[in-house]
Amino acid sequence: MTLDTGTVSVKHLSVKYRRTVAVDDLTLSLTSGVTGLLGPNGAGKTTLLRALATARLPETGDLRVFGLDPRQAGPRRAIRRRLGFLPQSSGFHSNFTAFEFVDYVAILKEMRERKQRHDEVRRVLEAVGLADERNKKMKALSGGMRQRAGLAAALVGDPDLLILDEPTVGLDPEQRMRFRELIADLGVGRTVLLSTHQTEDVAALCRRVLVMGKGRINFDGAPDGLARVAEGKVWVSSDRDPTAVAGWRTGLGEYRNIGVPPSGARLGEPTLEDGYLLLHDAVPGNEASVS
Ligand SMILES: Nc1ncnc2c1ncn2[C@@H]1O[C@H](COP(=O)(O)OP(=O)(O)OP(=O)(O)O)[C@@H](O)[C@H]1O
Repeated sequence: MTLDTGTVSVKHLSVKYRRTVAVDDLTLSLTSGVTGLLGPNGAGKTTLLRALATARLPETGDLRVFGLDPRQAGPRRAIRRRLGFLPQSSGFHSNFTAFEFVDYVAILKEMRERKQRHDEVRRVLEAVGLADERNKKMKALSGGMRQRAGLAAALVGDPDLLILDEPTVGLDPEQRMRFRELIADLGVGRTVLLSTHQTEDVAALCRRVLVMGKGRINFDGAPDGLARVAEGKVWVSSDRDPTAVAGWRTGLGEYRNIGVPPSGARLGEPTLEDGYLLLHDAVPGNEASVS
């Protein structure tokens, strides 16, 4: 089934931890393809992802996944069968082998028939390139391999919706590249929501990017639209410019500044990261950037 319209629909969703409002009156819909979710620490990304993954039920507002309401037990089970979730830190039994770990998740997904389940476990381990490591204990795997085992677990049952919370954190560039390839393939015909601090991952993978801050969505659009937020606000100088919101010396020995450029400044090409940084640094005159 192709899910091009509204795999996830969120209306006025709020999630609180005592007095902390982690998700604040958020409205959003997700369709197929890879959507990136950026935001500073504490913005509410993990809380939103956990709500979408039905790990935390919404208290205020409405959430529909595949048109179903996760607050009801029957529909919640139906959602979970078609959902893959890679949490920020997947709790796993370190004495489990990679195979046992993924098999355990398959059991939780109610795949009861053993032979069929084991075939599925082998399929997903192969998909993430862990077939040869399947009998190694989780504690003996490298961080990158463990992340891949987590992704394999999320892929059990070929879910229509994949929710990935910082899947590339701690990976070396080569591993990140492999993860990117995998996620790009997974985004074809599926809805993938990818939370990350890596703006390069978003630029490489996503056709849509959401930027979250203080429980709200501050930007929702194409990655190049986020880069355009910094249009005319990046400049190059030979010395550090004290008026810049941020500025750093590049490998070429020049300073790259972002903020409000002085008149006559030599403007530079903005990147998605520049747009993201400006969105959060409340540069005067930057209000137009908020969608
Ligand atoms: N279990 C919890 N109990 C109380 N407060 C929490 C809990 N989990 C998160 N919070 C608070 O909710 C807010 C949002 O946190 P959340 O983990 O969703 O942000 P995040 O964007 O995922 O951050 P990070 O990028 O650091 O992972 C923060 O203020 C955080 O302190």
